[in-house]
Amino acid sequence: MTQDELKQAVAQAAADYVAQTAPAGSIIGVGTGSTANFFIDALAAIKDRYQGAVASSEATRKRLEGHGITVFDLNDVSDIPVYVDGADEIDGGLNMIKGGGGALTREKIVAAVAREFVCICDASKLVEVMGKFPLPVEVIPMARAHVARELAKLGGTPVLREGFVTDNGNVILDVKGLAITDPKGLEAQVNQITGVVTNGLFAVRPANLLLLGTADGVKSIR
Ligand SMILES: O=C(CO)[C@H](O)[C@H](O)COP(=O)(O)O
Repeated sequence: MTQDELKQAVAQAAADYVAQTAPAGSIIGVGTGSTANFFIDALAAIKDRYQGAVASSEATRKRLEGHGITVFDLNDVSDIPVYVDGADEIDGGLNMIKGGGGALTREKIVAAVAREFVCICDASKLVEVMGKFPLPVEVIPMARAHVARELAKLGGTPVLREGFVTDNGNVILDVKGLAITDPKGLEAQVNQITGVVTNGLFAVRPANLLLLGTADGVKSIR
């Protein structure tokens, strides 16, 4: 199976899971990225059961609307039974690095509201210790140099994502070389740096369920 076929398989499994568990008329949280895009396409087939969706990025909002799915402002929504999104890395405790697509802050906000986070990945994303994938950190532009110095003190090598501006008008520093042995501690530590909006570690709020696309089929890991 190709990587895209694995992504498509987990996206369909997630749509089946949503159909089984999310109450009719509810609002679904939707992530960002190529795997989430396959999920949006699968969600379109069952869209009439739901009121609509909350999007974690402008790209996701456009794709949902392209399928005729109503997109709600998160401020008008108090209950999201399930949020479905991909990840750049995920460990056995279902902690994740996200933000390869630069949507980490909105993803974290929608995930915070959702009752359940379902992560959909191909098998290449499951790792023992996270950190091979550089940790994305969203930063207020005027704080870029200060935050970069502080991240270097933590042992990382921050690299500005050139030519990229987030949906919130900020920049991203991708931090290489961090040994992420304490994901929850590092998530809190990086978020303490003045000028950081948030970082791509999802350990304070890890996934509840991983649907992992493997050559032997989709595996469910809780
Ligand atoms: O966090 C993300 C976007 O900000 C994505 O979920 C992550 O980058 C995985 O993307 P893909 O499914 O394309 O591999």
